[in-house]
Amino acid sequence: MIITIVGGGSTFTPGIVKSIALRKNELEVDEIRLFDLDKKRQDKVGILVRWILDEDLKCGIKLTITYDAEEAYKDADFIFAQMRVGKYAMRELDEKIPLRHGCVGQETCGCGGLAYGMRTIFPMIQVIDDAEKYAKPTYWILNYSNPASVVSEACRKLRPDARIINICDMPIAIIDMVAAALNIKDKHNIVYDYYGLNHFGWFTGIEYKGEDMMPKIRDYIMEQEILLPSAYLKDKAALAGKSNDNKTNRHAKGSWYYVWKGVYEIMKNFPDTLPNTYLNYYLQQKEFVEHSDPNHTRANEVMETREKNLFDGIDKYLASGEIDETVFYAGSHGDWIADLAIALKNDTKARFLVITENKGAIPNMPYDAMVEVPAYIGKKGPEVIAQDNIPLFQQGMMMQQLNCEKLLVEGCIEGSYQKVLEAFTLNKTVPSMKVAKEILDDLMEANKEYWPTLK
Ligand SMILES: NC(=O)c1ccc[n+]([C@@H]2O[C@H](COP(=O)([O-])OP(=O)(O)OC[C@H]3O[C@@H](n4cnc5c(N)ncnc54)[C@H](O)[C@@H]3O)[C@@H](O)[C@H]2O)c1
Ligand SMILES: O=P(O)(O)OC[C@H]1O[C@H](O[C@H]2[C@H](O)[C@@H](O)[C@@H](O)O[C@@H]2CO)[C@H](O)[C@@H](O)[C@@H]1O
Ligand SMILES: [Mn+2]
Repeated sequence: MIITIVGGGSTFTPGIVKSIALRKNELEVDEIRLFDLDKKRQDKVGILVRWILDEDLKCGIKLTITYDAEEAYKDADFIFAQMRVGKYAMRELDEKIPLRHGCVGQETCGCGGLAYGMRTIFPMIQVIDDAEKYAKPTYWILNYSNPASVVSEACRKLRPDARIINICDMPIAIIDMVAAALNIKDKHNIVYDYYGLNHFGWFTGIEYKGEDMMPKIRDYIMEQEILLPSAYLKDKAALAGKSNDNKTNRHAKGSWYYVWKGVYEIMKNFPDTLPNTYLNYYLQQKEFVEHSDPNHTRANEVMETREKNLFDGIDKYLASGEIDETVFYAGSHGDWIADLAIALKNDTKARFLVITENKGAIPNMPYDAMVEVPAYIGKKGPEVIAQDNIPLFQQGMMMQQLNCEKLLVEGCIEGSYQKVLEAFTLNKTVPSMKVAKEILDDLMEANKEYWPTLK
């Protein structure tokens, strides 16, 4: 069993490797390969990964660090894709350029997400082509490279037979918060219903051991005026983005604070469902621009915390031989990816949310829409759970976003400036076609190394 991690230099790699290694018996994994284009970054992360496998867990899993596609993919069983094309430097521009024009500046939502999508489509197709060429014929690509909605639509269109499952951890992160808020320790007993597009969906039901938890979580959010467990709310100074220390949970400070606060704002108006946090950018676009700092965005926060802590920690290990495990994250993100791989390999039919072609699962959405819905996962892939028609409000929002993303993908493939401009204009975070064009032109200039030529 060989698992290849594409984007081996990612800040998430050490945590994911630890999750895989801790599940070694279920996954029967013999070798983990790291593949990246940035040698310096991956070599550094590789030092920590080697420590995890050889010294921390002493698990006997072989580690290969490579920059060669054939060596990376040869006979691989699983490919975990976590590329950030353009790295944090381009994320910063994705966030700051739209903000300069008064629009939402976000990694995966609005114009920034469209720009990131245009950078990622063809590198992702390359991953599929390399897997087809070198990996075992039964390979599975688990893709969580963002923006997963745009990437998954491009894969559906260009490589419809690829063995790829696109996934996102935001819904499980929200369920983690629900569990912590309601003091539920055994969160695996929570079953939820959900529909949407990626980073654009709604929980319609949350059950714990057969009990409907929606009323409880709604009451909790209305009382606390935020969806964060009360333990996170103790340090008032850290709230509202005032603190950037390493002790406060990252969700209670900086830009994440507004994200969890926004769930309360949305539910005050639309109390029937629990929204994905990313809906903030489409339902409170004005307010999210107002509290953003155009000179210091989430990309800066990440570079100053998660990325810095990781690479400082590795340098410290090299200098002193000491490891501080808090420098890498090994929480639910890695566990969830390992769980999904186990479900595919061992045919467990466990329930996960996946981004998949609709094919009638939501009757009043197009057949070929890439939707995010629950599915049972076995060795043949996802068996999607059919839903009922969705309400007009949600369907209207989803259709606008879906057509925006489809136009972007078509524009990118055809090199059509016109279609990409239509995509930017259609996005709910953009107030007018003039603003859409100004942002598109600035992003096109910033992305000239990455985007296909648009005519
Ligand atoms: N779907 C989800 O819910 C979810 C959750 C967490 C992270 N992510 C995504 O995972 C990715 C990694 O995030 P991060 O913050 O750790 O980023 P990061 O910048 O630390 O790591 C990304 C790595 O990808 C590498 N890379 C870029 N282009 C590549 C290519 N064409 N081939 C191989 N490697 C390439 C970079 O060199 C870098 O080392 C991002 O796309 C992020 O959005 C998704
Ligand atoms: O701003 P970042 O880089 O910290 O996070 C962006 C990602 O946010 C979501 O995933 C989170 C998740 O919500 C959190 O609880 C934990 O598991 O870490 C993840 C990564 O930060 C989102 O689903 C991803 O698509 C984003 O990339
Ligand atoms: Mn996500």
